[in-house]
Amino acid sequence: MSEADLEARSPWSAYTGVAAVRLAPPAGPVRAELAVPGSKSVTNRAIVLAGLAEGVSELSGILKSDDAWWALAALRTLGLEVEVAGETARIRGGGGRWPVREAEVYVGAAGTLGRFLPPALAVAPEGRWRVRASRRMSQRPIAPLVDALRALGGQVDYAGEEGRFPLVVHGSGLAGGEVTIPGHVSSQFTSGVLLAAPYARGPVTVRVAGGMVQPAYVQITLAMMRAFGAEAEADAGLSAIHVRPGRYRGQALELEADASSAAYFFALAAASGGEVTVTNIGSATLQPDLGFVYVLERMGARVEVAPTRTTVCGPQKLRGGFEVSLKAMSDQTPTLAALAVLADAPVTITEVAHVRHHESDRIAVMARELGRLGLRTEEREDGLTVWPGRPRPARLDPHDDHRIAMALSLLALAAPGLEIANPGTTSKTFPRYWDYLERLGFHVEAL
Ligand SMILES: O=C(O)C1=C[C@@H](OP(=O)(O)O)[C@@H](O)[C@H](O)C1
Ligand SMILES: C=C(OP(=O)(O)O)C(=O)O
Repeated sequence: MSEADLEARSPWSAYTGVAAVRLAPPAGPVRAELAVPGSKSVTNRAIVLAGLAEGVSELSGILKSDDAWWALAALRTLGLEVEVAGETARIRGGGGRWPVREAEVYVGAAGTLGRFLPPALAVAPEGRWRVRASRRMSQRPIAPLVDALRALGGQVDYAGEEGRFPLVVHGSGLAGGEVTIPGHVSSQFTSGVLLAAPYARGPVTVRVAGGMVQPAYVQITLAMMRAFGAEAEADAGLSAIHVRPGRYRGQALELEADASSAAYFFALAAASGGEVTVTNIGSATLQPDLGFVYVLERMGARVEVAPTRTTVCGPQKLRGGFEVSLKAMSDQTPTLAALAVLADAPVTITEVAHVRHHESDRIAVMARELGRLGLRTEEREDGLTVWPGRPRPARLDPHDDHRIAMALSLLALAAPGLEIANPGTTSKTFPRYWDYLERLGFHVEAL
């Protein structure tokens, strides 16, 4: 079993110290109406924006998970006043400066924070910070972000290995100008530069090279920047994005629920012939993973999407026999790979090469773990094919990747007794995931 990086866990983690969970499915189809926790992407953008803003922001409906904890902890380390009461965070922004001018800041395993914080530090007029990350985050790509900040006049150094965390970021301001950022590895480099861009001395133009994976996340960035008062324009294809100099102002915002977390429950409804309504996410969101319900529709599910509410009703048997690009919603790659096992024909997922750089190499790990269940897969550079089969119960290793753990758990529907090691790994975005499964009628035994 892979070792969990426990340093990246936070006071908002759950199931830490539990070696594995043994899962038994409910006796019948999964039927439920539930609300899911706040969006990781929206929460961590809101926290960084509130930190950069002038005045107080009140963010309600925050996600309380490791990724969000480390974002709030970073602001505290940098000297900002941060109070959390229930699911509301109150943050007094630094207005583009950070009161603590020298510190080590830890970003945990959060790709969002790891890619959004360095630009927010680089735009400050003074300071010097060492930015350190989890073991896995220190293997994930960061060079395109560092290159972009340097091109805009920022001063960022590698404290150790070239192209990896830890970084040393100097607060020396960004001049502004034009920069080209590769989009095929991660959309987060572009989002990170954009979030800080209003604080550059001159206008910033970001051009994206090589096509953008998951472009909806950049649209979320632009929408949230505007909500905090920035002026930003982009063409629909995001080939050129212009940001004017300006200042964010503190906001009172109600944050969205997490579409990626909701997808596991839609998948359970689809695979068990049940019905699940998630009462706090729908077509009003820009999060791409809500679109996963249309993949389920293709597999035979009936789907109803209202602005803030979504229902999925499963068919008797899931339909496979198709190929689908998940480039726009690649966090659902493990989910679909797991569901394919329960379909009536193979499913091929394409255009997700970049998920090899996520919390684990998600293509290789899904192929390996499904293989351990005795299932047939074929791995390609940019995706995989999964054949239907009868999974035999085994203890699976999520490789310290929250989405692999949650996706593999779906297979308990067909393999009672299935065990997922290191269940606390879901704490990155969904600490209470296993409690939700229990509410849906699963028996979850902590081992
Ligand atoms: O900006 C964001 O909030 C995210 C962007 C995506 O990352 P990549 O563009 O790196 O694939 C996505 O996978 C991640 O979960 C959240
Ligand atoms: C890729 C993911 O996270 P991160 O924000 O760390 O990139 C994810 O949540 O699936």
